[in-house]
Amino acid sequence: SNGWGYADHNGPEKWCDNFPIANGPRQSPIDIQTSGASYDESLKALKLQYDPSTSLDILNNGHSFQVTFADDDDSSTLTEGPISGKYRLKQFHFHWGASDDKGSEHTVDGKCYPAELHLVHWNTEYPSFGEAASKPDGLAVVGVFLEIGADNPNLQKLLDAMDAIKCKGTQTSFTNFDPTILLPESLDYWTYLGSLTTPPLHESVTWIVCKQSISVSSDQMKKFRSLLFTADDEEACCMVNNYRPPQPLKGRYASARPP
Ligand SMILES: CCN[C@H]1CN(CCOC)S(=O)(=O)c2sc(S(N)(=O)=O)cc21
Ligand SMILES: [Zn+2]
Repeated sequence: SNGWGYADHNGPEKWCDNFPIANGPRQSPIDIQTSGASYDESLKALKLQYDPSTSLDILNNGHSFQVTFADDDDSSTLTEGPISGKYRLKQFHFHWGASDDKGSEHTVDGKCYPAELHLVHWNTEYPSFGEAASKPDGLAVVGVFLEIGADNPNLQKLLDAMDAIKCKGTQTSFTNFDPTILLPESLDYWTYLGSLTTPPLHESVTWIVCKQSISVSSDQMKKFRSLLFTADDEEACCMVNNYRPPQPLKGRYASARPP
């Protein structure tokens, strides 16, 4: 069928056919080898300032579900951390597995998590998100691992909205949501230069992966897996395993702020 996905016929091993950058020098995700990570004195603490009034809607785009934000001013921004300048929040989305033993994109010393949250920001040095998305310093994505534990009440609004976006191409209003509640208490992070983890796989992302995870219960993960990759007029296919596996480091390593 047309278009990329996560099945055998159109999944990560096939993306290079239409997106040759898939075999490029700074592809994501990667396995973060904590022993190889280096301390970088120049790294600052992350500064995330989000305004809940910028959240607009929640969408099933056939690859994941995402919450999209108004980005016509500097209301919701990422500054400091490993980046220079100011980046605006555009959207956040998740990747997850068919079972609790897989689902994250980044891994830590080979450990997978059941899911991974990505908060996507674009460099206001460029006139628009679309312009920034393909520039080497165009995007900054904050990644947060989800770990199986207690029910996470901060996910509840997202889970409740899923009934309205079951099929590809459906969306519903999702206002007054503050993504800050999805962040772990510590914003210590690893950082490295990488790419989008889905086509078009632009090598435009400064990755900022939080060391601390947030919790999600097994029951809550089942709700993620009730979404569909498919539209309502297609044969239903559960939205699971929408993750790209770790890519070759090609001489890269992650950095972290000294303790
Ligand atoms: C399903 C399509 N996903 C991508 C859509 N966009 C890129 C193209 O836009 C012009 S994007 O910048 O919103 C991102 S960030 C992102 S990840 N997993 O690396 O955080 C994937 C995508
Ligand atoms: Zn992602």
